[in-house]
Amino acid sequence: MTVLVTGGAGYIGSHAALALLDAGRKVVVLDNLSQGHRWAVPAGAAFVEGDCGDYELVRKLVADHDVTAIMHFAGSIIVPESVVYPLDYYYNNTVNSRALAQAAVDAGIRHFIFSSTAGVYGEPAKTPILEDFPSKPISPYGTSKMMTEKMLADASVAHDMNYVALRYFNVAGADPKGRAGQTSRKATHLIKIASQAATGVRSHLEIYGEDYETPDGTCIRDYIHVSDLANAHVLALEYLENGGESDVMNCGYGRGFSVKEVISAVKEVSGVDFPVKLAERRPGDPAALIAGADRVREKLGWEPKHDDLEMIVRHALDWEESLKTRQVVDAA
Ligand SMILES: NC(=O)c1ccc[n+]([C@@H]2O[C@H](COP(=O)([O-])OP(=O)(O)OC[C@H]3O[C@@H](n4cnc5c(N)ncnc54)[C@H](O)[C@@H]3O)[C@@H](O)[C@H]2O)c1
Ligand SMILES: O=c1ccn([C@@H]2O[C@H](COP(=O)(O)OP(=O)(O)O[C@H]3O[C@H](CO)[C@H](O)[C@H](O)[C@H]3O)[C@@H](O)[C@H]2O)c(=O)[nH]1
Repeated sequence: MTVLVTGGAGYIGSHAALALLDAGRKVVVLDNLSQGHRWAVPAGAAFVEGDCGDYELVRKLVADHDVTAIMHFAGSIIVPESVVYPLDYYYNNTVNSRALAQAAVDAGIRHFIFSSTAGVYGEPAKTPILEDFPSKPISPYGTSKMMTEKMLADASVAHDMNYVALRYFNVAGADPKGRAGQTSRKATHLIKIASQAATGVRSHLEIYGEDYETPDGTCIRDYIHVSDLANAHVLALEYLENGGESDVMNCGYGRGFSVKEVISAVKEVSGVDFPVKLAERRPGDPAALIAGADRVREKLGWEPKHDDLEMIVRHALDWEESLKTRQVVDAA
């Protein structure tokens, strides 16, 4: 009765592995370490270095570790990079997920939880965004995730495997106990970058456009604490094990903050007035993305504990400081 966590050496997967271990589950992490770090895998989890698209490897580790469910975090995650290298993204996110799903079905795995994204909605006509809004991604990244969602939907009808695709909004923060955090070698996320600016890892931060149709002109996003998100995965697993029907669920808090509000919070919490420059809009950034987040609460009984921007920022800053002692250099 072990949970296979692909991508468990990365940011969100390492938090999910911790949440599973905290809930008394056995965990085996499969990660090719293309982005993740071996040290980020929680001590209580088994680790296999390899590719989630390696069918034979997955079959072997499922048998060796008595795996009964899969949480699939492994993937490539940078939206602008996916525009430049679309085929790489379709390979890593879609082709490898197909191989993993095939191995899961062939091995008789009954439950599958997939890391999807608000990026599947593209530029929605309105917010909050509900799960039944059309999937119209505007980047290869979003399309690569949407295709995997569709594969899982079809496979779950044909085979004895139920699934939940969790569509994350903007994931941020770090484990409150300091056991895990974001250590991307190619950080692009706002709170991570602002935390790096506040701790001196970066010289400054750029705001990508302040001429959006929002109250202060900067983009609004629904920032969700990574530990609340990890907990949603544990609840999704229980839901599937109890016979819950396959579904997609938004993961956010249902409220948003602008880029300027986030920067103010990071300056306030850190006490550092780091330099901020105005830059051009980043292509493909919708003005506002806020989750309609009732379904995950109603169906999973999810009750977030960290719905507080200052707390999210505090945990992100604490993690950034701790990385200095680990001597992990990952600034651009
Ligand atoms: N971070 C976000 O804000 C966000 C938002 C929406 C969705 N997601 C999704 O959540 C998942 C995890 O994202 P993250 O932020 O933790 O990213 P991350 O880069 O920190 O973690 C991804 C992990 O997957 C591993 N990996 C990549 N390709 C692999 C492969 N083929 N086989 C085995 N391991 C592989 C990497 O080494 C890394 O450890 C991704 O699928 C991402 O698309 C993330
Ligand atoms: O240095 C920076 C970094 C970001 N931003 C702005 O901050 C906002 C948030 O940007 P992030 O890069 O932190 O996050 P995104 O909203 O672009 O994307 C994230 O959230 C999406 C859903 O909302 C998807 O899940 C996607 O996978 C995930 O990367 C955007 O307006 C962006 O332009 C800046 O102004 N400066």
